[in-house]
Amino acid sequence: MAANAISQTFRIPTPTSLSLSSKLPLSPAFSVSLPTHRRRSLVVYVSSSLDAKPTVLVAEKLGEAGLKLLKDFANVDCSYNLSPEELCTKISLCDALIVRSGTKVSREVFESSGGRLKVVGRAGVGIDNVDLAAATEHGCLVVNAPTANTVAAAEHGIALLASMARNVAQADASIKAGKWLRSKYVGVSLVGKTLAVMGFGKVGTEVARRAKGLGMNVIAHDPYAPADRARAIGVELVSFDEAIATADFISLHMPLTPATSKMLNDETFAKMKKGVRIVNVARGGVIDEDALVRALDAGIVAQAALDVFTVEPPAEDSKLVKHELVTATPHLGASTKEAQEGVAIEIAEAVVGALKGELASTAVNAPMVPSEVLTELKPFVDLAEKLGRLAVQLVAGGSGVKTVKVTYASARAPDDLDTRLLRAMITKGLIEPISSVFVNLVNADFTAKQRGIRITEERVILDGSPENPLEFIQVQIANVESRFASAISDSGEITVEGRVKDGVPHLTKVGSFEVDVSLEGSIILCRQVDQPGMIGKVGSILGEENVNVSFMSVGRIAPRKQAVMAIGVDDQPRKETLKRIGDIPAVEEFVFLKL
Ligand SMILES: NC(=O)c1ccc[n+]([C@@H]2O[C@H](COP(=O)([O-])OP(=O)(O)OC[C@H]3O[C@@H](n4cnc5c(N)ncnc54)[C@H](O)[C@@H]3O)[C@@H](O)[C@H]2O)c1
Ligand SMILES: O=C(O)[C@H](O)COP(=O)(O)O
Repeated sequence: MAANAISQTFRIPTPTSLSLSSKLPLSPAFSVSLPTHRRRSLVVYVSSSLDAKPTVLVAEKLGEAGLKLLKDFANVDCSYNLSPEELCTKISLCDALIVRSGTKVSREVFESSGGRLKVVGRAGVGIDNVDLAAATEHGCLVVNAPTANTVAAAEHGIALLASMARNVAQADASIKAGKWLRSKYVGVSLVGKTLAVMGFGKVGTEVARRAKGLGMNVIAHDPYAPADRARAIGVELVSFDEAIATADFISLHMPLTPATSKMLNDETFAKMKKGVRIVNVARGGVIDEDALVRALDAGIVAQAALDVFTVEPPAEDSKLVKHELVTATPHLGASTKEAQEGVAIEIAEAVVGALKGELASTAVNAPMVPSEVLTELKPFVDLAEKLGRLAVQLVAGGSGVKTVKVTYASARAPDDLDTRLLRAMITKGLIEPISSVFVNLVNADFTAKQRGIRITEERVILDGSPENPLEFIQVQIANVESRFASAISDSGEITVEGRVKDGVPHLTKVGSFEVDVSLEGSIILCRQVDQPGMIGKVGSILGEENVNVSFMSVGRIAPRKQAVMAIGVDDQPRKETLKRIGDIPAVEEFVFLKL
């Protein structure tokens, strides 16, 4: 997101005292001190041992192997052919939803879920039936199964190409009607003809390979495909206009997006070679269907073979489907036994993984963070959230958090440190203590933007060993007043800084004061005039009040001058206890911060 750009880098020497375990186990649950109903995982909902099994609603038929994987982990409700209203009613009881292309997962579905729906699994590739913006706004992860039906779709594309060219469907219908029309169904040959593959992704590439095997001359148009991948299989990438003007056959393989919607229309049909033949196993919406009927009637398009339609199923009296020159199938591209078993397993694994709190490798609306990176970053993820929680609690009421600067100090090169997860967790820490929304990797940037919080990231590149991902993280909130004046650094921002020591997050700086307190339990920060006996006084008050102290550290500017004492406590002190600390004559200010 533009608001969250890395702004600058500079180099300072590495302190020698860093120790960090880079191979900590990845805990699935990532709980914060919130009431149970708001306890969330790192990424999505995780059912803890205290919670019931999650519930997965499977709204369209799914292969048995996938269902088994789901049932081993969750309660599975297979309810097919739900009306939009029935889906909205059911969804509030579900943690995950699995669909194919036949179910619209609209904004209303996310709104009706009441925050419980955490994963939508699309058992297939196209996610144009899922309102991704609404999913992201609701913190709901969307995963798909992008690979298992590629070959099936490509084979169906080739089947349509060949059967269209040889009038197989029309001839079959006529022979079944008792006719024997040999001269009517003379076809055209494929060999030596030019095929334009529009969208040179997974399916497009497989179609191209197969078409080359049939002796066709294959060109492709895809603004985002690398030319060397095309060249490697003997395909030339060309412009859109060149592709449609040169081709004898056009096969569509791009996703349906605002940019591809109706990309074949009256204007583009007019630029095509007269007598062109079109195959569509991508999405109906990439063709203006009324314009296609006109182009067929005008003889610009000789034939079309369509597996997909703008509205599915199309109207019974659809002129396009009924057109003599059209071969139609009811969205069968992915419908082979093999593909459906593969898709079911692929989506079940993705959904179960997401429910366990793992980062999905097929996430559509969240960054994909490889598991080894996640393992390495885990203690820093913890630190990031805690620094966010501390920083926001230091803001004086009514100040309004708008500008947050995060500094990551690391010996790693900027492109060797993925900070999206850390930024998301800082955002979670900043927002959750002051609102009722929950924040995760999916909706963190969106939620920050929505609340008008601008988060900028800066990298400090350290000399030294890049073995450890990070040396420290600093979170600063600008243009606010603080409940604890000493938290304002010399440069005028609320500043907290932390490091990971022996795998445990530590607060190492508050304002301009160096401290060292382990970020477990809660923290009392006290500013006092540095003098003998202060630690003892505060310690004995807490002892008398049965508050267990886990850590204590004093940061001071100079002996006998102002100092900040950071005290880690396991239990929340009573108000009276805090008042007794505040009443110690040398204490100038203090604050209690919950982690
Ligand atoms: N009929 C079926 O049952 C069936 C089965 C599988 C896939 N599909 C559909 O096929 C399409 C392709 O699937 P995939 O798995 O190959 O996806 P993919 O993401 O691997 O490939 C899509 C390609 O389209 C390209 N593209 C994007 N915008 C484009 C544009 N404006 N012009 C040209 N190319 C553009 C992308 O760069 C990408 O290379 C999707 O629409 C998918 O939903 C249909
Ligand atoms: O995008 C896809 O994966 C295909 O269109 C398959 O859709 P389906 O799962 O509804 O068959």
